[in-house]
Amino acid sequence: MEPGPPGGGRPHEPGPFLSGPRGADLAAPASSLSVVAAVLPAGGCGERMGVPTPKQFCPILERPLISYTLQALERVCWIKDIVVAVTGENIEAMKSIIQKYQHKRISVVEAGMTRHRSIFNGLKALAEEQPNLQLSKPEVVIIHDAVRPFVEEDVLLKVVTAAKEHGCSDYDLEFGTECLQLALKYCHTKAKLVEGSPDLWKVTYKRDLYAAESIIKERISQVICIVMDTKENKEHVGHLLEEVLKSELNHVKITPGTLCHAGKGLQQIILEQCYNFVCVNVMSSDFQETQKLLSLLEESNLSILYPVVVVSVHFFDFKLVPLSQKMENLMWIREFAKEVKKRNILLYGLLICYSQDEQKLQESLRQGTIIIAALIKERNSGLVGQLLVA
Ligand SMILES: Nc1ccn([C@@H]2O[C@H](COP(=O)(O)OP(=O)(O)OP(=O)(O)O)[C@@H](O)[C@H]2O)c(=O)n1
Ligand SMILES: O=P(O)(O)OC[C@@H](O)[C@@H](O)[C@@H](O)CO
Repeated sequence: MEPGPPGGGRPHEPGPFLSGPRGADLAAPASSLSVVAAVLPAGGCGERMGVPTPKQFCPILERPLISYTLQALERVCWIKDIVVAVTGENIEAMKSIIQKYQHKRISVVEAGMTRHRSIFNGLKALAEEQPNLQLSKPEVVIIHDAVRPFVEEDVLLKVVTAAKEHGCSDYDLEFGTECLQLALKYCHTKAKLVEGSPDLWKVTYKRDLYAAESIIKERISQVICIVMDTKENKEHVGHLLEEVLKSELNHVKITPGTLCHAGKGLQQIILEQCYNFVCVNVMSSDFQETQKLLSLLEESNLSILYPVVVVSVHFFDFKLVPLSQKMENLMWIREFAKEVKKRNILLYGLLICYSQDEQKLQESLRQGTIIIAALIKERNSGLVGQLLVA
């Protein structure tokens, strides 16, 4: 059994997973709890999924599924220790995942031949003195499948509170899950079935991986930050774009940001875990503004957990500048894109025709918005570095 590495500069709170009630609301009941730990059985082979890699290690947006589940649990500050049970052959891989994604408060133990044996090994680690570890003896242990990545803090809190408060319910033990049956048969312990949410569903078959990916993509696409250079007289096109984005993208929150001091600081927006940036280069003919943004993003470590989309928008007037000339200047995007892709930043270019004709301009903006929405929703790494024309 090994402790996870201390971890460094990753953003602390993964914004998109904060959809359930938490923070102040949950802090009060949680603080009255004594020590709570979690055991994540992750020692299965995923037979029903039918792929060689055990499903908990299958990538979603290039990150292993188990990392999402760890993220969901570690952001709950009142869970003191998280013990993951993996097969002996996967212990090193598990440690690399913990290190790469900077997970905290995680310990790894060896799994058993069955799910229950894996859970038992995790519980044993929490119950016994471990020479290399400082695991606190918990009063309540949450058992959570490593392949259920979307668990919310409120459900966890309900489970823990019920575990402390309720007596044994015959109904729950009769009609509950196999874990409750075991609790009845062997432990004569208190047990209570707590209603979960539909999101708690388990990744079992291959199609579930696609569903999980879609849910994650949807969650991280909700907030878009528009970064603009605003000093020149053409600035209104940036604002027009913002207006069209707002009207075309339902349920999406637009956060305007600038790289200068005005408005909400971009660093603050990055801290708040926005994973989508539209960088409008109005006054600069090349990528100055986009480059500044990319540097900030690279420094921030924002992209450790999710691919960050940056759409570099350039306005031009077909009548004044031939498209070929404009394209030539902008071909550099390919180089930038290749470089930042290594840091999990997906950079795309978008040319919007800046027409004096208001109707044509509106049409280009609408087309541009559709492209931006598709790039953000899909996060297609095959299209990075491409210049799209609206
Ligand atoms: N010996 C085992 C078997 C399963 N599990 C874990 O228990 C959870 C729920 O089990 P299940 O969905 O059945 O996973 P698998 O056993 O991997 O899947 P399958 O039944 O399709 O082989 C998973 O996180 C799985 O890794 C475990 O820790 N140890
Ligand atoms: O029924 P399945 O084999 O898909 O699920 C296995 C476990 O995840 C499940 O039984 C526990 O969560 C309940 O105790």
